[in-house]
Amino acid sequence: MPDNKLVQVSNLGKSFDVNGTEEKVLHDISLHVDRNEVVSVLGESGCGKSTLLNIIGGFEKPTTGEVTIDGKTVQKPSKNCMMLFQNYGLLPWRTVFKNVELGLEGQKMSASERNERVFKYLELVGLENKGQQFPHEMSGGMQQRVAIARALVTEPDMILMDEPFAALDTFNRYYLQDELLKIQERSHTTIVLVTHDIDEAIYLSDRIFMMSKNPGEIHREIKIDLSKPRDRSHSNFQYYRKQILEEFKFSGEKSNIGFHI
Ligand SMILES: Nc1ncnc2c1ncn2[C@@H]1O[C@H](COP(=O)(O)OP(=O)(O)OP(=O)(O)O)[C@@H](O)[C@H]1O
Repeated sequence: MPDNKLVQVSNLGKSFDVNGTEEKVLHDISLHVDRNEVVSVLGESGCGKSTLLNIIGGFEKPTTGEVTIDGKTVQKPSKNCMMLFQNYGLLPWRTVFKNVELGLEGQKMSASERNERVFKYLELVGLENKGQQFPHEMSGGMQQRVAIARALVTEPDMILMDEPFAALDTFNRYYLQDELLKIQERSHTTIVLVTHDIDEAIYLSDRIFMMSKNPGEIHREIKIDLSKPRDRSHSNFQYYRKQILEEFKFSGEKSNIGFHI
């Protein structure tokens, strides 16, 4: 049987030196991600989600353990694994079209191929008529769609997303979540998403890794056995929501500490 595994995280640990004291942020994290999967890392603010994502993406080095993608140890960022940040810095002096095109820099393709590719992904995120605008002329949701188009334009195997929709209002967030699922279905891009939004994790993910804090550890993995697109109001959806809330031992007051529930 072919190995479907794309990412393997093995016994990963990360400590930072804070004013001469070693602070352990991640402890003994092991997980894998299959090709074509959407997985979420869910945990409260400060548990180490971004650090884990940065290590998978090659932006940070682990203190112990390792990450492999396609069997190769991750040493540095790669075009095949794009990172999408919450407030992805679009270049303000470049038009939307030129910002998306930036993802293709260094790739050998003709001007017409390049234009076609950029247009395809602008269309995919619903911005085909906005190519000549500048980022500051757009809403936050639209800017994030530009960033998504820029991440997708290289057609990478995997996208890492660090709370990509956190800054958006509910309408834009739901819209982009649906768009993301459609794009993923078409492109088969593997997605690793970091979020503190429980509904977002259930809506998008095939599996959820739940992280606890101090130090950050994966304390449970939940497989979401629901077909997509999912119905947020269905009792099956609520079943997973309840499980997760119980797992994080949420009481009424604790729910104010950094989770969207
Ligand atoms: N470069 C660094 N140097 C020192 N400490 C760091 C560094 N990067 C992260 N940390 C610390 O590691 C811990 C985890 O941070 P991280 O950003 O990974 O958490 P997070 O779960 O993504 O949080 P949030 O949801 O708020 O973004 C925090 O206590 C943070 O202060």
